[in-house]
Amino acid sequence: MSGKLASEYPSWKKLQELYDSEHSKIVLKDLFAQDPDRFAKFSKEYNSSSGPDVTLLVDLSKNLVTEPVLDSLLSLVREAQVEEYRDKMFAGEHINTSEDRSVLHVALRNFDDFKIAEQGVDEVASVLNHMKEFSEAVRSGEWKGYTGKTINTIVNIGIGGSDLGPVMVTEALKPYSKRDLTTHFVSNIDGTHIAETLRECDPERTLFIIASKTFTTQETITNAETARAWFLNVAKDKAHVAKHFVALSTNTKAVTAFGIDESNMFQFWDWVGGRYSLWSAIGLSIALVIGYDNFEQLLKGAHGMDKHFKETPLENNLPVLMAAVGIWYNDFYGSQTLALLPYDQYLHKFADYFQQGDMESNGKFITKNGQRVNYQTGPIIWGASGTNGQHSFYQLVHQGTKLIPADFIAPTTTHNPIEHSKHHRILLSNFFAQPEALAFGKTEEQVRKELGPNASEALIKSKVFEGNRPSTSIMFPLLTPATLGALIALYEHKIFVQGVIWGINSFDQMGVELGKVLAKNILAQLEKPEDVKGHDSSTTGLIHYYQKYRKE
Ligand SMILES: O=P(O)(O)OC[C@H]1O[C@H](O)[C@H](O)[C@@H](O)[C@@H]1O
Repeated sequence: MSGKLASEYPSWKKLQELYDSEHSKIVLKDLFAQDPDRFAKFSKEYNSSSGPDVTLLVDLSKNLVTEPVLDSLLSLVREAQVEEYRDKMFAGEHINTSEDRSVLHVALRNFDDFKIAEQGVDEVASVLNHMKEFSEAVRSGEWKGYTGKTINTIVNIGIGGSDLGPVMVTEALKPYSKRDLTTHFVSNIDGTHIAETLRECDPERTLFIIASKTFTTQETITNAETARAWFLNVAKDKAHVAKHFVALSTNTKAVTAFGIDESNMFQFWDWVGGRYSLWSAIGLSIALVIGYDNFEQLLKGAHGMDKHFKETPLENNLPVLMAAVGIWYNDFYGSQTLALLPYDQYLHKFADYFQQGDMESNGKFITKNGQRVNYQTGPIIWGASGTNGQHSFYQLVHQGTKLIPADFIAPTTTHNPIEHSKHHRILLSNFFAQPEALAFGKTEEQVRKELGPNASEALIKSKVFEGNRPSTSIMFPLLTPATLGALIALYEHKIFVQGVIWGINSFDQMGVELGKVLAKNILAQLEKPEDVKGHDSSTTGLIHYYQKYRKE
């Protein structure tokens, strides 16, 4: 990030020229026909160089890129000084400039490898130790509720980064979970969420984890107060709260004011961004569900990817390559979205998780220098797992009018090999077929031949697949904790690279503030119609409607 707009880099201009002159010639069918080595050239295998063995195959060959395009994209990465900024991040420099903070989720999974000088980094190991002791005590039954019974249910109360990571990971790693420990995640302020959850809980056997970096988030504090009141309604004595409520936060003062003992608080630091916090104390619910050792594997898998990102030349650097390809579509092809399509039921929350990870990081129109960008920044992230999407939105991906780059993700081996992996073979045959269909389509001649001479022209046309729709395929042997860690870190660093190229601050989230402020103001006006002041006629009309028809 050189202080420039991305569009001012020479290679941006070169890319625009390449797009203008070449894009109509970038046809996957032809590129594959011309070059039998295309897969070998454009796919990369990642093998972890430290920690647990992780291997990932990232196949970029079905993307609309040629070697000259990729070269220019990598020049852009160099001109934007991505490597310098990456090193600044790892060194603990305050690259989150608007909040004057370092960005050190990599320090949470470092295990003494990189030397990082920042306050709090030397406390990471002791918090992990606290998480280990606590999770083992709960899992073994040593930790007892106020009536001496063991814990059989945990309820994580948090939202955004204090919810989505733990939800996604505990779902993804279900095969490693303690099946007799029921887990709930309550996030929404809608009272239905906490009410429905509490209906399934026994106050004598439930542990509430109040997860909030700031410990001021309205949803989380309100839900936590409701949970505490529900608990005390039965337990009566406030002293019992200590056995059933723990907090994950950076804000000791607010945690103790809430009534949670400091010894039941798991600390983290302001250099951990909410959407990058599952590796921190925010991961306590993960450690409880899959066990601390598996949680540590998750961290180590991510650390392996950190090393890859930090040490691998750009040409082979997976987060860099994925980021570069994404820039090509987003900024030159004008595509608006990126679909994340894991062919693994356990990853069914993956797209939800990276909706925050990517969109809250890179959904910004102002550069770090305060200039408005004159290009597109972060893509809209969406997706669904397995073949479900095929029966829903793939029609548009195949034959719609929009270009939708997609990442297909799948394990070679399933955790559930029913009937000698019959299901998994069917699943994977779809995983292989969809990118093939997207890339190569079906021509009019093929359709004509298939339908015979009596078919109408309209029917023939409707069955044509233009093809040339790009995708990346990512495969790995099995969704283990370490593999998942590496996969998440891969996307985190992709987001980082794109943010640096666009010149934006990927680590603040100013865009979520305005709505919060307005809601607070409106909350104070909801009682009486005459209090509703200072709004446009639409907002006023809506509030008046509410006031007319509400029951309580
Ligand atoms: O962890 P908390 O401080 O409660 O914050 C929870 C979430 O709320 C905010 O609105 C931010 O946009 C998110 O980045 C954050 O993850």
